[in-house]
This record gives sequence, structure tokens and C-alpha cells, in this order.
Amino acid sequence: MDIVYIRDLKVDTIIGIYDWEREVRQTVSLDLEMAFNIAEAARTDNIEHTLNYKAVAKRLIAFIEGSEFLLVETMAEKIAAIVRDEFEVPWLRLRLSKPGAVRGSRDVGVLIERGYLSAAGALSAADAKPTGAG
Ligand SMILES: Nc1nc2c(c(=O)[nH]1)N=C([C@H](O)[C@@H](O)CO)CN2
Repeated sequence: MDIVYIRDLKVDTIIGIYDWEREVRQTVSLDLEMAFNIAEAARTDNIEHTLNYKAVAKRLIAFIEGSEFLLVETMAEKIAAIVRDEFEVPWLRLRLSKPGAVRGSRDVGVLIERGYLSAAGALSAADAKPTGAG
């Protein structure tokens, strides 16, 4: 399985359950690993044949800057849905962190994995979508 990744993408946003957190923008940090078969891009040396990490980052920055979630859980699920649906990523792992949110810790947050992989690695997004129960 190949991975295209973005590490420590910092974005300022409104997030949190406390009154003060509804008024002050805080920084969240994303570590994102996206399954994607890089063979064709490596063969052709063509950006059109790969998952453009800059395009993903720009989309997520715009989304997060405009959001006002209470929980990191909600933000993480929305980010995962954007990446899977808009960029045809069949599987991803996302760590969403709030640096400094809890005194004594470096950061807190959630780590989620979403999507499906075949035994051979990354499927196409169309192949990866389940069609029914089971
Ligand atoms: N599991 C979670 N726990 C907490 C969250 C959260 O989003 N998910 N949020 C907070 C507060 O907003 C906190 O980040 C402020 O320090 C507390 N626990």
C-alpha cells in the first residue's frame, strides 16, 4: 500500500465546548495519511496521475477556517468525508490534535481510520464504496 501524507498542517479555527472557546480561534493540527497507488505517477512523472497533497491541504484549510465545531470528533469525521468523497481516497488515517488544550500535555485529540483496503492495497474510491450489507 502506498501513502500520500500531510504532516502537522496547522489551521486556526473556532473549536471547543467552553464559552471562551467560542470567541477565540485556536490552532488545530492535522496528520493525514491517504492510501493512494503512486505507481502511475511514478511511471509518468505527471501530477495529474497522483493525489495532489497541496490541493488536499488547500481544501482542508478553507473548510477548517470556516468551521465552528464543538468537538474534535465532529471535525475529524467531516474532514474524513471530504477527503474520501472529493479526492477519491479509499482509506485514510487522520490524527486531529489541539496543541496545548490540556495543561501538562503536548496535545490532545482523536485518531481515526476510515475506508477500505483490498489485500493488494489501495482500491479506487469507486471500488471501495460498499454496495450493501455484509
Ligand atoms: N473527546 C473530547 N474531549 C474533549 C473535547 C473534545 O472535542 N473531544 N473538547 C474539550 C474542550 O473543548 C477542550 O479542548 C478545552 O480544553 C474537552 N474534552
